[in-house]
Amino acid sequence: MIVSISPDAAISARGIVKRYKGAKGQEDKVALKGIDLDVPRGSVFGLLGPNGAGKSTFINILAGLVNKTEGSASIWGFDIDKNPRQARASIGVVPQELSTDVFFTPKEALEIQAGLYGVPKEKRRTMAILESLGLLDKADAYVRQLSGGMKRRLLVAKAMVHDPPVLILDEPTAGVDIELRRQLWDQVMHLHERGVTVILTTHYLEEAQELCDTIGIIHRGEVVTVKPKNELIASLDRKTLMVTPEAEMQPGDLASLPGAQVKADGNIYIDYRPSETRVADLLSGLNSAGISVRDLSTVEADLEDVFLEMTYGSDG
Ligand SMILES: Nc1ncnc2c1ncn2[C@@H]1O[C@H](COP(=O)(O)OP(=O)(O)OP(=O)(O)O)[C@@H](O)[C@H]1O
Repeated sequence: MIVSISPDAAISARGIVKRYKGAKGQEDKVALKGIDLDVPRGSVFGLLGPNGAGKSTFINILAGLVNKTEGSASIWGFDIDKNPRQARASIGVVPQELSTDVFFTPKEALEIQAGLYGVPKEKRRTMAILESLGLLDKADAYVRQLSGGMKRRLLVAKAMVHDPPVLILDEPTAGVDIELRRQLWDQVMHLHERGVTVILTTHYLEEAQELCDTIGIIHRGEVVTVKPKNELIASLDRKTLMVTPEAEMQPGDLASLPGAQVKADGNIYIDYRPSETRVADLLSGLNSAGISVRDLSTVEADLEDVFLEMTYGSDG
C-alpha cells in the first residue's frame, strides 16, 4: 500500500474505508475496503464499477457529504480533515439526479449557489458561466421551462460557481438521448481544455472510452486497477483478426486453425494474443488451409472487454 497522500494529485486517497451501520439486527455494510487512488491533475478520469461497487460513497466522502470510517484524502493538495474548507472549495460535484430549483431562473440559481459557497458578489461569474454552458439566452427563463439537457447543463454550471479546479460528474448522461449525450460530452471536453480536472462515473463504457484518458475500476469496495486508458486496453493482450474469404467456407475448412470460427456474416474470426502471435503467422495458417483472403482487418479489445474481465471475471 502507498502510505502517504500525494499532494501533486488532483485527488489523492489512501486507505479509505466506509462502514455503514446496519439497521437493527442487520450487519454493518463495508462499502469501501481501503481505497488507494490518485487522480492526476488535468486528466479526464473515469471511475467505473458495477452497481453497488462504492463509487457514490467515495465521491460523497470527497464532497464532504458522507463521513469516512478510516483513511485520508486530499483534494488539490488540501487534506479533507485538516483543511476541510479549502478541500471543499477545490471541488464541484454534479449530482446524478435532476434536482433543480424549478422556481428560480438559471441566473438566480447560480447567484444563490455562489452565496452558499461564500463567493463575494464582485467575484461572481454568473453570466460567464451561463455563457460557457450555452445557457446565456435562458438566464432569465424559469428552470421548469428548460429542456432536460439544459437542466443538466445548469447542474454543471452550479457546480462551477466557485471555480473549482476539480469537477466530479456522477453519471452525467444517465437516461439522456444520444444528442444530449453528445452535447454534454462537448461540455466536458471544453472544461478539460480549460484545465479543469474532470472525474466522471458512468455505466456507459463507450462514454469512458470516448472521453477519459485515465480509468479506475472499483469492484466491491476495492480499486482493482488504475491505468491510462490505452495501456489498460493493451494490457488485455487480446485482438481479433477478421478475414473475408474469397470463397464460401465449407465444414472442416478451419480444422487446422485453432481458435478460428466462421460467423453468420460469412467472415472468419480468429482471436489471438498480439504478444505471442503475429498476423503474418495467422495468414500463413490460412494459406496452408487453402483459404484465399479477399479482405482483412483487426479488431482491438475495448473498455467493455477490460471491464468484464476485471469485474465479472472474478465472480463465482
Ligand atoms: N446509507 C447507506 N446505508 C447502508 N448501506 C449503504 C448506504 N449507501 C450505500 N450503501 C451500500 O454501500 C454499497 C456501495 O454503494 P454505492 O452507492 O456507493 O455504490 P455505487 O458504486 O455508487 O453504485 P451505483 O452505481 O448503483 O450508484 C452498496 O452495497 C450499498 O447498498
